[in-house]
Amino acid sequence: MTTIIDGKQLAKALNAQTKTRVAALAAQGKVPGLAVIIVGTDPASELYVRSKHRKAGQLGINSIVRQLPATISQADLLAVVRAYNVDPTIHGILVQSPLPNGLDETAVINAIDPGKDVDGFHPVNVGRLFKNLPGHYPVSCTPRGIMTMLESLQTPLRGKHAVVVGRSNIVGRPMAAMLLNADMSVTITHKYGSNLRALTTTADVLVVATGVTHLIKEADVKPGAIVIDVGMDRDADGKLTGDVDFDAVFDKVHAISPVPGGVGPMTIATLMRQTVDLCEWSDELGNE
Ligand SMILES: NC(=O)C1=CN([C@@H]2O[C@H](COP(=O)(O)OP(=O)(O)OC[C@H]3O[C@@H](n4cnc5c(N)ncnc54)[C@H](OP(=O)(O)O)[C@@H]3O)[C@@H](O)[C@H]2O)C=CC1
Ligand SMILES: Nc1nc(=O)c2c([nH]1)NC[C@@H]1CN(c3ccc(C(=O)N[C@@H](CCC(=O)O)C(=O)O)cc3)C=[N+]21
Repeated sequence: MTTIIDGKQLAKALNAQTKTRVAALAAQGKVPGLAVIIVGTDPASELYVRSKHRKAGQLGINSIVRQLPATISQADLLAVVRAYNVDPTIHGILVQSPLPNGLDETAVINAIDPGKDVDGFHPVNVGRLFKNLPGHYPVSCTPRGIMTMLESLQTPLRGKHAVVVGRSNIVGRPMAAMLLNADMSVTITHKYGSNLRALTTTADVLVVATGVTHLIKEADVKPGAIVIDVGMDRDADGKLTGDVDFDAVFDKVHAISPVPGGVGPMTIATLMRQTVDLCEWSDELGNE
């Protein structure tokens, strides 16, 4: 029997824990604060930002959405980030990606205080993750949420082989680091990787984050594999689907995450969790 990894259900459970932690902080007079900066009016980005804002409100997190015009200068955008860096009511700062053309996303991320980097995109936090340093620091929410999904299966990961398809800074690279830190052997592949199937069919855990609709078919998976689909794609009818042909691989695998209802809700729940983490850590991280 194949297990469907129900991201919606797992997100609900995680959000309930986060809500309890927010209540405990409230008893100490602390309210976690999240600043979401969105530049321009990309409809998909607006949708994601709205759902983050709604979820934060439900959990008692103080979320501020700062929508800025696509014509904003780099200097003015950096000034907005720096103002949140020194705002004691804000514990997490997120700059929705992608930024409109002409703005330097790397410079904006570098300007975020690493102690408020709720997305875990700052090079200091990326470096900590890749070095597997102990201690408190934020990491990318999508792969962190995926680790929670994998843990829910209670299948030992140590010594198994993971294949990550995609090497973006948001998903593929930090995912590979987290799987490596979980003592897996990890292969990362991408657009230039030849013979994708030869790699993916050796994966005990297969994470696919490419944005290519149904890139992974039945012949691309190892029998009994755990498959995580990060893709947020549109099929020919405009319906939301993933990078994995869910119906085709379903019977062959041990467990698989659906789209929608898989990684997406866990990304948002993990963002909420990490905002509360940063609030709890703010004394030690020097943000108060
Ligand atoms: N559910 C969620 O929470 C999230 C979902 N997403 C979704 O996940 C998908 C990936 O996102 P993201 O990582 O940001 O995307 P990017 O476009 O930044 O990266 C895509 C990666 O896939 C690789 N790739 C593209 N085509 C192929 C191919 N044919 N074979 C193998 N590798 C390929 C690219 O290779 P190369 O580097 O060589 O170009 C690149 O590394 C998208 O659908 C996005 O919408 C993203 C973030 C969060
Ligand atoms: N700085 C930054 N941080 C991000 O975390 C970030 C980003 N930029 N840019 C874009 C990607 C994408 N992303 C998603 C979050 C939730 C869903 C989600 O909730 N998806 C629902 C469905 C939503 C729908 O129906 O359209 C689901 O999969 O069930 C999807 C994608 C975060 N991202």
